[in-house]
This record gives sequence, C-alpha cells and structure tokens, in this order.
Amino acid sequence: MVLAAVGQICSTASITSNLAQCQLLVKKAAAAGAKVLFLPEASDYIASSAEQSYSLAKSSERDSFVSALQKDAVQQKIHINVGIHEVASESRLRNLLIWIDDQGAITQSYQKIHLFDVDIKDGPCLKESANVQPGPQIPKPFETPIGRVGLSICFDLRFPEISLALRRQNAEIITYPSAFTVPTGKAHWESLLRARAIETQSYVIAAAQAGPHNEKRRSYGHSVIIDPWGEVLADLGDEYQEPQIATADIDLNLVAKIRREMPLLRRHDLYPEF
Ligand SMILES: O=C(O)CNC(=O)[C@H](CS)NC(=O)CCC(=O)C(=O)O
Repeated sequence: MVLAAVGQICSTASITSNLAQCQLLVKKAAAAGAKVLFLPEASDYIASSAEQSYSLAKSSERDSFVSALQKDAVQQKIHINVGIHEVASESRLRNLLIWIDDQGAITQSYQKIHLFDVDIKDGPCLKESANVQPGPQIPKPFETPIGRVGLSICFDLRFPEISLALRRQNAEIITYPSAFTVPTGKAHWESLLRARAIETQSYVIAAAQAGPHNEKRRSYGHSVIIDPWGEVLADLGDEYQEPQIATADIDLNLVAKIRREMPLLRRHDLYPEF
C-alpha cells in the first residue's frame, strides 16, 4: 500500500501566496510519507475577471509557480498533481492539470474538456468558455507510484462518459481537482464523487479549493479521498484558514478484489454509442 495526500487551499489573485500555500502542503505531504500530493484546480490563481485571469496566465510569477513546484518535487521526493492555467492563444487560456514526477519533470498534462457555463437563479453565474478553450481529448491513464491514474477536472465530474472511458483504459485512480461553487457543492459534490468511484470501481481523489477567493467568489472545499467501494476515507471539510492535507493508503488489491467480486460487464451491444 502506498500513501496519497490530497491538499486543500484557497487561491487568490496572488500567485506568490498561492505558491506558498502549495509549498507548505508539499512539505506536509512528504513529512507524512505520501508518494503523491494532489492539489486543486487553478492552484496557481483564481482571478476576479477574465481579463485578470489572462494577464496572470502570461505573468512570470505563473512560470515561477510551476518551476518552484518542480524543484520541490525533487527535493521532497514526491509526485505532484496540480491544476494551473496556460495561455492558449491571443485571447484564450487552457485550464490545465499537470503531473510533476519526483525528478521534477512534467510527464502528463490534461486540458479540461467540459467548461463550466452556468447561470443559476440566485446562484452562481460563471462563463468559463468566455476565456478558456476546451481540451481536444480524453487523456490516457498512466502508471504512477500509487497506481494507474486517469485525469479529469472539476465540472468534468458531471460527465460519467469520461470516467468510464478512463476505467475502460484500466485507470485505478481518478482525479477531480476542483473549485466547486458552494451551492452546487452542497447539492452534488459528494454524491457525484461517490458515484464515480462506485461505478468505475476506482479510487477517487478530489483536491478542492475552499473559502473566499475574492468578493465575488467562494469555493465549497471538502477535498476527499474515496475508495472503490464508495467509502469516504478522508474529507477536509470547509477549512480554508490554513492549507490542509489529508492522506489515505491506496490499496490496489482492494481495487482488484471489488472488480473481481462484482464484475460490471457492459452490454455494449445495447449501448454501442458508449
Ligand atoms: O476560474 C478558474 O480560474 C478556475 N476554474 C474554475 O474554477 C471552474 C470554472 S469557473 N469551476 C468549475 O468548473 C466549478 C464546477 C462546479 O461548481 C459544478 O459543476 O457545480
């Protein structure tokens, strides 16, 4: 069994203070004996406007954010999965999730494929597609020290097609780094995450932003690690005053046992479109 850590922070528009939060969590995770640390979506920053987001993505602080974590990964001998922004064109960004290995190399990256465009009465109104370009593909799961990982981001959680595609390619652990809104988080977060774990018979690791990012925006928190039976092994609640980690052992024998005891054999003849 290998230990995984999930981290919870509250990013703002200050990349340097967000980096300090992440670096503290890298130290905590390594000290706890974790081999991988999972950090939230948009760990580099959460901006208060599309314009501010674009200019932060272009800044040198954004580059230093990534290179500092690459150095830390080597120093602390830990793999880091972290959500960031990247410039895609003259006007648009990528919402990106990268894997930094313990040699400091970026070995995987995934560009969020479902963008969060909502206008809920008395609730959040966000148009991610205004300045973010959707990703072109479902990424291939890859081997890591805790098992075979499939990458997804936040709103992707609502689309079981992706998690099933990752499962079909033998993912054992699925990630959902997030910055969920508070009302949608209360209503759906844990149910969706547990459903994805249960239906894919995989571990689900969801690092979450928590608390107020600016006057207009706040995130739900509740970073969790869920086992392939759907049991919540760790939950960081809505804590945001102090960056936190939670850890859990990843037991690939449990994944194999659950899949063996309850084979979910699909009827592709009846739903060939999936
Ligand atoms: O804005 C950034 O810089 C980073 N991106 C995000 O925080 C994204 C897009 S606004 N948030 C979500 O997808 C929340 C989904 C959600 O809350 C739900 O599905 O209910």
